[in-house]
Amino acid sequence: MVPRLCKVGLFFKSRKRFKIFRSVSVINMSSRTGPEDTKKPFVDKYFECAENGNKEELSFLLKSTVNVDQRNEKGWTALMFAARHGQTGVIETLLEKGCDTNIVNKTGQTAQDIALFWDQNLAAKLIEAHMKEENPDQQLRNFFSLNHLDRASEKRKDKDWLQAKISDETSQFLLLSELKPFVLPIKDKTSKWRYRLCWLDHNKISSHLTSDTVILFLGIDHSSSQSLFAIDVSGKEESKFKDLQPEGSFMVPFPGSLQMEPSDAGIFAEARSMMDWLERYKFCATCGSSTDITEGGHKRVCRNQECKSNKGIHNTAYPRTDPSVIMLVISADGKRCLLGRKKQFPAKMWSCLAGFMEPGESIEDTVRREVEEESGVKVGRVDYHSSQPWPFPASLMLGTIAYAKTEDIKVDEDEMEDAQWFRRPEIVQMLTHQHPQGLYIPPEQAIAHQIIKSWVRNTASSNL
Ligand SMILES: NC(=O)C1=CN([C@@H]2O[C@H](COP(=O)(O)OP(=O)(O)OC[C@H]3O[C@@H](n4cnc5c(N)ncnc54)[C@H](OP(=O)(O)O)[C@@H]3O)[C@@H](O)[C@H]2O)C=CC1
Ligand SMILES: [Mg+2]
Ligand SMILES: [Mg+2]
Ligand SMILES: [Mg+2]
Ligand SMILES: [Zn+2]
Repeated sequence: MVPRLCKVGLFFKSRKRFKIFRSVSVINMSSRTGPEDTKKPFVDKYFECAENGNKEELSFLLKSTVNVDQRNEKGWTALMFAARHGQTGVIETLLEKGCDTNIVNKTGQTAQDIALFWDQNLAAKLIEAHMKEENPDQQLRNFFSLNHLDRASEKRKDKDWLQAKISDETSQFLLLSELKPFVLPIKDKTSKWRYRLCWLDHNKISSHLTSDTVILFLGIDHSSSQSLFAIDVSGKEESKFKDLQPEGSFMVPFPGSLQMEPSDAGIFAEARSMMDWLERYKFCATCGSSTDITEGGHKRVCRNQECKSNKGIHNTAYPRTDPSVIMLVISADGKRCLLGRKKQFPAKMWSCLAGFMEPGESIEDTVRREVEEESGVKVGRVDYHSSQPWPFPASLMLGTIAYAKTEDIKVDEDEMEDAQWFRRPEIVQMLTHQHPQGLYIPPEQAIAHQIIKSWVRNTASSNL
């Protein structure tokens, strides 16, 4: 029997969750269909239909050949053409087909920006209403942060409740081997995601459970009333688990997890960071004694009754989260932004500067310190943007936009290969993979991409 969660995940629950993510997603996920040139006449026709309001033919093309988010050489999508020309019927059709409203063209405008620019107010309102429906809080939700589970932090303290849930036949288990999640391929070719988590029920995994298997309670999925767990199967022969699900495989998490369906990636972020902590922090950091795992894996308790860690807030045995800042530094004239290359980056990739917070620092001060350390540039005002759990191993990225007070760059050669100011048109080329030297920024799943895209979008009509 296919585990219930797998089925439901694809067709119902994850559809809703997938849509939430789409409201923050951007550009450049290439379609997985045939070669571009053979499709060109159809694509041209598709854009023409969007412009002229030919809903019927557009729907037909979408069914047969064309990807809804197909872009032309200027980065325009069908939604943008329809927005430009106020074709509300086409806009409705495209929105129904799940088009991405947040794609930016090569001048950094979304379809909504285009509608407003050309006074297509009805079109702009339609797109805005759709975006609000998908994301009512109007909050940017970064990849790895779409974990919808109820962590039930009160319930997980109850050992009997937990034990009952572990043996419950509806509960679902995710296998992790050396922190690699057991995943299934997504076969739907129209999906931009390639993997989803493979959930197995208790009957299937019970023979793999021993008294020392680490079982981590992930939370309750209220849409299916199932409790979800992760179990550590490290050290066991990975191929044995193929018997449980022949299409399953253990996926190397980076960069594989960036191709995971976003709500599953959120659950994976919790599972990976927690399992890594449980594996690496076996002994009490205060007195060195052994510890016991409690609260479904969310706490360790020192076995030494006298240990200070057992006394209130001195507890050193809670899971670790390392806050890190990540910032797009804008020049004093507002025309350029500062990007850097760490030595480990792939060739031609540039990103925001980033760094770990130190104890006793505010977010703003960490931004100022790290920017000055890495680039020599002094920063004044710092504005918060959004956050992102980054489970490699347990960072919490705090995204900001920072405003420079100085320009001269002096690169920290220990950490960085280079840091440079870039003008907006070049950033747009890097964002849309059109840079003449092939320079590019991290993919949309990284908060760095989202911060850079926000600046490009917010400066779209400022002629920089
Ligand atoms: N999601 C995104 O878009 C991006 C995420 N990141 C993430 O941001 C985080 C921080 O960026 P990074 O530039 O590496 O940080 P830093 O600029 O602070 O420098 C990295 C150095 O800090 C030291 N370090 C490691 N862990 C900690 C810690 N917990 N507290 C304090 N210092 C530490 C290490 O030194 P030593 O080796 O000497 O121990 C490491 O080499 C990383 O986890 C990185 O993966 C970065 C860019 C983009
Ligand atoms: Mg750094
Ligand atoms: Mg640094
Ligand atoms: Mg640092
Ligand atoms: Zn102790």
